[in-house]
Amino acid sequence: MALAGAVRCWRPGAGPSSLQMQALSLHMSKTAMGASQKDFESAMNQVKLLKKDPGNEVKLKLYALYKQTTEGPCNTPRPGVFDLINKAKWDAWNALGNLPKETARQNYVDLVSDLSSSDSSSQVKPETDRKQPGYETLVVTSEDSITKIMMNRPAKKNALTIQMYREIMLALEAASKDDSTIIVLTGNGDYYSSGNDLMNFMNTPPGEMEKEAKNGAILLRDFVGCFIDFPKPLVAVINGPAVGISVTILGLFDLVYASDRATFHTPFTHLGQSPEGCSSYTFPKIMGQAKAAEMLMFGKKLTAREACAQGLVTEVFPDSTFQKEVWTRLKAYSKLPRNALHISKQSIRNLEKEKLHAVNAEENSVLQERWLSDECMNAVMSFFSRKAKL
Ligand SMILES: CCCCC/C=C/CC(=O)SCCNC(=O)CCNC(=O)[C@H](O)C(C)(C)COP(=O)(O)OP(=O)(O)OC[C@H]1O[C@@H](n2cnc3c(N)ncnc32)[C@H](O)[C@@H]1OP(=O)(O)O
Repeated sequence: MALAGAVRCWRPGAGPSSLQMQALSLHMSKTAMGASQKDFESAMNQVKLLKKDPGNEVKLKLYALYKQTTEGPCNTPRPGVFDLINKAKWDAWNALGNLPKETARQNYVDLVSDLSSSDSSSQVKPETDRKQPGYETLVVTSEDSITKIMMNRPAKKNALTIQMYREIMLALEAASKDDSTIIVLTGNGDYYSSGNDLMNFMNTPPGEMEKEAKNGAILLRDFVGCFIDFPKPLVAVINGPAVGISVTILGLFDLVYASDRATFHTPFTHLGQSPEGCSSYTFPKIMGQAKAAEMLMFGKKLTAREACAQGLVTEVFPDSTFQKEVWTRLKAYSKLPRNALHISKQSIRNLEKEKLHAVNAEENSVLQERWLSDECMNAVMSFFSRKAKL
């Protein structure tokens, strides 16, 4: 039945305000009256083919216009207060007043035509077409209310260069203001990320080590600060092994989904360094003192299942179905009421924010010293000379 098509997927929800209905009437009075009965029937069929749910407000408009076209002005009794759905429908129809049937028919046809064109333009485009411009080291895309930030240096295992830290901060800043509900960080290729690019320590001219260490600590403070302050749900989609800072900041995410191929490695002592990303605080809280020490002090590498058992990872998926399962889950979550989700995130985080910033500052001041140590220099040199791989 046409009506069923017009209001398919109908659920109770906010009906249109009287202002919106007035605007609709105004639009309708401006519309030329040329649609035939055949155009109307074809529009009714088109509604059934829409791929994207147009939302309750539009469905109410369609319903009202359909009723006005087929039955004329509303003259049935108003449904009772508890019959929410029928009351909203009645209100929408009644708001059309004495609008002539021909005008209602024309407006129905115009509305369906607008919906059909936006429906076809909203169909899934290849990722390259949806890529946001302005990033060299990331691929940033937005779809289904999810902004995905993908580290894109697969040949170097997504090791984080200075430019990448900066671009991730920019992408997070933009995502905090866009209309997305959920933000995802993931990696391109076989690794999630091999952590800090050890070349970041190699390009310093002699005599400028202290200055560079200070600049590095400031950059790191700001980078980790962005994760502490990020206002929306943040999800890590760990597609493969993760090392160093890409692991430590996971304690600041809301969900961590991992492929069963992923591993989690924080070899700070081996590198003459110390924990960052607030992990000196979040890891003992998440997994207990003993397990945190094993990772952060002794560099124990965890499998995805071990990390899940210790609370660092939310859920592990088989690698063969990882992307499909995770994205299905995230698309469902992205339909949750956006404001409620963001408020919950902020309530949880606000309790800890001050503490996390203090931990971040302390960790960075220790690291700034560590980067100048012989232990750290030797470990970095040794990585590049391939004398000792971790
Ligand atoms: C602003 C400063 C902030 C600082 C914040 C501090 C953070 C702390 C950390 O993150 S500590 C962790 C640092 N990361 C590492 O120590 C990992 C080093 N890499 C490895 O151990 C290995 O590369 C591997 C185990 C990740 C992968 O080994 P595999 O044998 O599979 O692959 P390759 O070693 O051949 O790697 C392919 C190319 O990628 C380069 N590369 C990988 N990771 C890094 C890295 N972290 N830094 C620099 N370069 C990296 C590697 O050199 C190869 O390059 P090539 O093809 O040119 O040889």
